Amino acid sequence: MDKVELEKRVEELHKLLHEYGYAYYVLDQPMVPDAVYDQYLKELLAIEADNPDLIFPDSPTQRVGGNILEGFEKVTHKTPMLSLSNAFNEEDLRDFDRRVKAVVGESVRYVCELKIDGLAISLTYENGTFVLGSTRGDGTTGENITANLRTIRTIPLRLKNDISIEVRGEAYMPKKSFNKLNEEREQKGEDLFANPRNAAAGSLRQLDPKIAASRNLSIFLYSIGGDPEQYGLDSHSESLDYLDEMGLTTNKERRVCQTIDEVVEYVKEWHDKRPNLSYEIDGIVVKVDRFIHQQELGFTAKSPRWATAYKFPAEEVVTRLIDIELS
Ligand SMILES: NC(=O)c1cnc(OC2CCCC2)nc1N
Repeated sequence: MDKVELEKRVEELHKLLHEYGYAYYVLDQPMVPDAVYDQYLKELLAIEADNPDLIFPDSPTQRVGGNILEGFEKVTHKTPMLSLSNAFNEEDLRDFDRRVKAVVGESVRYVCELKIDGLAISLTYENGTFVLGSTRGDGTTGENITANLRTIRTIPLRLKNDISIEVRGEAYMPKKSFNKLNEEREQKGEDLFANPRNAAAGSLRQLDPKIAASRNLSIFLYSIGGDPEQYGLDSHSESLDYLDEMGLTTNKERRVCQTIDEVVEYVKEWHDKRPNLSYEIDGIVVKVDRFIHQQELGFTAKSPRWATAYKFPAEEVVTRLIDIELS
């Protein structure tokens, strides 16, 4: 093939492999057998080996970088990554609802989301390509962990549309991966991770992307950084649907609630269903849905007045002690 035909073939292979990767990792619905995916990947690797000028950052072959980093650069977030106020019981939720209604009136609508117990991160895409990933850090300055985030298969290297956007979410380690990792570490006499959140944070702080790639991390995205209205979105629930359309992964258990009673219902439901989830959550995030209402409510020094986090008590851990008592 001549150069032009090669470029066309590379573009075709990118498109195919991104589509198959999305179906496999994000939708959990493989479109082709693994052997077919591997064959296309091998073809792309061969073309890239003979034509290094055809290796692009969003190529599916560039997920796991080669070199080990010296350290992490600092990244200043364009808009601060805020923390959440807490609610500990139903009364706190109803107080939150009263405070919100005092400002925006009775027509307020909420979005409830599972509060993923992981590491808050930010992803920046320019013209559809993933260019920068960072930790929340202190909310203003985080660490550049792009190389490690690229290894997370549910983070697309290229969006469905060539938009420039910054999105925020939670990187996490599924419970199964956490248990398997600790079993392996116990075999090797290494220290164990206390919980999946620490394991995810420890994995993303590795300087060698190959280690992060081996930890089976995933991600749920839950907000757009900067001004979401620039994408013609009027509410938080719309923005989450928009992220889905762009090929980004959001958590599908979210629910729009018309009243605080429905919010309380959702909290009770997920308090009971929490042990069946394949990942850890430490509560429920309740957000005012319409952006005009969020703007009217504004922020305190460190967190939005239009959101709160209902915290679940720490999940009961069945310890060996109980086993001994029962035996
Ligand atoms: N851990 C979570 O799952 C989570 C955390 N934070 C937020 O929203 C914050 C972000 C900006 C103001 C509200 N949503 C979430 N789902």
